[in-house]
Amino acid sequence: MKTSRFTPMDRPADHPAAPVGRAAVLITNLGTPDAAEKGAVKRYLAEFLSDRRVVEIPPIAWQPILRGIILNTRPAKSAHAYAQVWTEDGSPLAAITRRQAEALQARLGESVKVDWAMRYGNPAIGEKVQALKDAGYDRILFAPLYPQYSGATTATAVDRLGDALAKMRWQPAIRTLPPYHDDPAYIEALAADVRRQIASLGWEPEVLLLSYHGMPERTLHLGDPYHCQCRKTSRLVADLLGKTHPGMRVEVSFQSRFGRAKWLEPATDQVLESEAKAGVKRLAVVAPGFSADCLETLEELAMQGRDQFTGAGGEKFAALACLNDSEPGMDMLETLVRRELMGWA
Ligand SMILES: C=CC1=C(C)c2cc3[nH]c(cc4nc(cc5[nH]c(cc1n2)c(C)c5CCC(=O)O)C(CCC(=O)O)=C4C)c(C)c3C=C
Ligand SMILES: [Fe+2]
Ligand SMILES: [Fe+2]
Repeated sequence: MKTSRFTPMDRPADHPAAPVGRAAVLITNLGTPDAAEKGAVKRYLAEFLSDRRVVEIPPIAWQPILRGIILNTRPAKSAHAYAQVWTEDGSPLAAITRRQAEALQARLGESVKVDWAMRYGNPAIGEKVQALKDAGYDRILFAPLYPQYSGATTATAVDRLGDALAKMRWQPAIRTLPPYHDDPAYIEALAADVRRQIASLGWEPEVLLLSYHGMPERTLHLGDPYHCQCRKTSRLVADLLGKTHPGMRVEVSFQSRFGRAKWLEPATDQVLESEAKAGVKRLAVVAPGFSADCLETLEELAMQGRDQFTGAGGEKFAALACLNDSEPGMDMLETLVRRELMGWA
């Protein structure tokens, strides 16, 4: 274990059981239902879509729509989609996040504890932060695994951490992992993993589509950096891939539109269709903004995306895997995390 700055002698006499100082890493992702069935999906969506960072409509106007319409219609449809990607280990997002935590723990060794949590659903951020504190970890590196910052991703995860800290008299010290959309470790991991996956396809894509989760366009005008960070990631990845795949055109799109407002464009489904209609026969799609495969990549991109592309005349389609717990993905995560932990060395 890492040697502590605190020794038993430093403990106040009235805190005989006060813990010894140690560092932990808590990786987090969005969250997912506990089961691929209507009730569990409804509970998850109620929490997720009540977050004012996600739906920026005043609750007095939004909650009647959410409770009266969306939570009565969407859970059944979404549960059906989840059932198509569910695994023996449960939801892919949770299973992969757990594997990332285990792989990171193996790489960092005993000196640092690694755990994982979710912003919505289980395991909850508050529970994990409290458990780490109770176990004596007094420095926590909080790492939301979103390469691109947005209010609806990184900020709301940090808000949740703040809620947990607000309940503590004696708080752990905190660092948060900054967004890493242009970090060479991330860009190089993406390029390496895309090259490896393309090499195993047996065919060369004419177009590589980089599909990011969408956001209401209004958030861009309000100053959310998400859109610009997605664009920058894309430019940097395209520059690297251009060196080895000069004939492959790289395009960008935004998926998973929700609600009636205008979302970031172009929309992934429309690009898949228009590329096929314009005569592109071979296309691969990858989702650089997702650190782990999930409903949005496995069902929406890999299944619906294939139908959209081939239905419009495309012939060969591949949805590439996210970085997940692959070697390039874990090399990147280890680099990002070690850099932050250095501040506590
Ligand atoms: C990676 C970044 C994400 C952003 C940005 C984001 C914004 C965002 N999402 C919704 C609504 C839904 N998203 C849903 C699933 C979902 N979203 C992300 C990530 C981002 N969302 C992930 C990783 C997932 C998959 C979760 C899983 O369990 O696998 C869903 C639920 C599924 C469904 O019913 O379609 C909704 C709803 C909004 C409104 C939003 C913008 C602010
Ligand atoms: Fe989402
Ligand atoms: Fe932008």
